[in-house]
Amino acid sequence: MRVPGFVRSRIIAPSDPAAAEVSSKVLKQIYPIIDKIVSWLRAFQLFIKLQQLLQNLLINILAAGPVPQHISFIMDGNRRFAKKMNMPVKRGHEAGGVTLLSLCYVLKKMGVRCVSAYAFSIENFNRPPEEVNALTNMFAVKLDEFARKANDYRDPLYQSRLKIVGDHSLISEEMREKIKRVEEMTNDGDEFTLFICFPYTSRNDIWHATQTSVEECVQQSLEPRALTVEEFNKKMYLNDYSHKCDLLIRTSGHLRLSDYMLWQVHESGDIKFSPTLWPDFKFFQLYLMILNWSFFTTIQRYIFHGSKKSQSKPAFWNRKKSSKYSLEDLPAAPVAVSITGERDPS
Ligand SMILES: CC(C)=CCC/C(C)=C/CC/C(C)=C/COP(=O)(O)OP(=O)(O)O
Repeated sequence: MRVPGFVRSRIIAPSDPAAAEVSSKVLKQIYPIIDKIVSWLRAFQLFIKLQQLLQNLLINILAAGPVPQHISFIMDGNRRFAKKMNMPVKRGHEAGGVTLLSLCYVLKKMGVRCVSAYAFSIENFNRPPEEVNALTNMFAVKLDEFARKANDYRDPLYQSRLKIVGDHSLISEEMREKIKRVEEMTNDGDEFTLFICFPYTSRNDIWHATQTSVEECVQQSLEPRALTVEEFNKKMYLNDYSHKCDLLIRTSGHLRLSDYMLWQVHESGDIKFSPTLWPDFKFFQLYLMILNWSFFTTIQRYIFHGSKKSQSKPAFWNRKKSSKYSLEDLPAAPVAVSITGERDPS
C-alpha cells in the first residue's frame, strides 16, 4: 500500500530543498553553542548524574513506542573533526570509534536490534597508506574492545553480536583471522547486532550476492527464475538484516549515499542527514531523529492498520488492555447440578 502524500513528504525527504538548507544552516550554528554549554556544565558531577537520569528517562519514553529495528550510520567527518581540534587524523578516527560505541549503548537500551556502520568504503583504499594502516590498526583494537564488552556480564553491551561484513578478499590474512576470532567470541549474542561494514560498498554487496546465487543455481541445477528475494537477501553480507534498514543517518552535511545501503533503504526506510561531524554526534541529536521516526511510524501504522488496533499501539498499551475482561467474553457457566443429581430448575 502507498503512503499518503502528506505523510510521505514529511517522512521521506524535506519537500523544499531551500527550507532544508536554511534549517541545516541554523542547526550548524546551534549545535556548537549547545555543545559548549554542555561541556561547561559537565565540569559538575551533579550535572553528569542529572544528565544520565534524563537520558534514561528519555530512552524509556521512546522505548514505549515503535523503535527502528535496524539503524545504520555513515560516520562522516572524522578528519574535519581532527582538523578542527588540531589533532592528527588518527585521533579523529579514534574519537569516531568512541562515538559509535557510546551510541550502541544507548540504542541497545532503547530496544534497537541492529546497528550497522560504514567503517571503510572500498574507495577508502585510495587514501594515503599511513591513514589506511592507522584505520585498520584502530579497527583491530576496537573490535577486541567490543568483543570483550559483549562477553562481560557487567557491561551494557553484554549479549551483543559483532559481524564484520564486506569484501574480505581485499584485506590481509592477519585481519581476516582477527575478524574470525572476534566474530566467534560474540556468536552467542542474541540481544543486539553490530555490523561493521569493512571494506564495503552496496554495489559490491549486490554483485557478490548475485554471483553466489548464480553459482548455486549452476551447481545445484536449479531454475534461476525460482530464486526469491528472500533467498537473495540471505546471500547478502547483512544476512537477516539485508532486507531493510529503518533509519539511515549520515553526518557532516554531505547529502549523498556514497554507495551505501542502496538495497536496504527502500520505501519505508528513512534517511536523515545531520550537519554535525561524526565525533560530535551525540545522544540528543540521535534521540530527536528516532523520535521523529517513531512519531511518523505511529501515524503510518495508524493509517494502514487502523482496523487492526493492536498493531498500531505500543506494547505497553496492549498489556494494560489485556488485563481487563468483559463479562460477555467469559465462557457460559456450567449447568448447576444439585448433590441429589437433579437439575437446578432455574
Ligand atoms: C568500532 C569501530 C570499528 C569503529 C569505527 C571507527 C570509525 C568511526 C571509522 C570511520 C572511518 C571513516 C572513513 C570515516 C569517514 O570520515 P572521513 O575520514 O571521510 O572524514 P571527513 O569527512 O572529514 O574527510
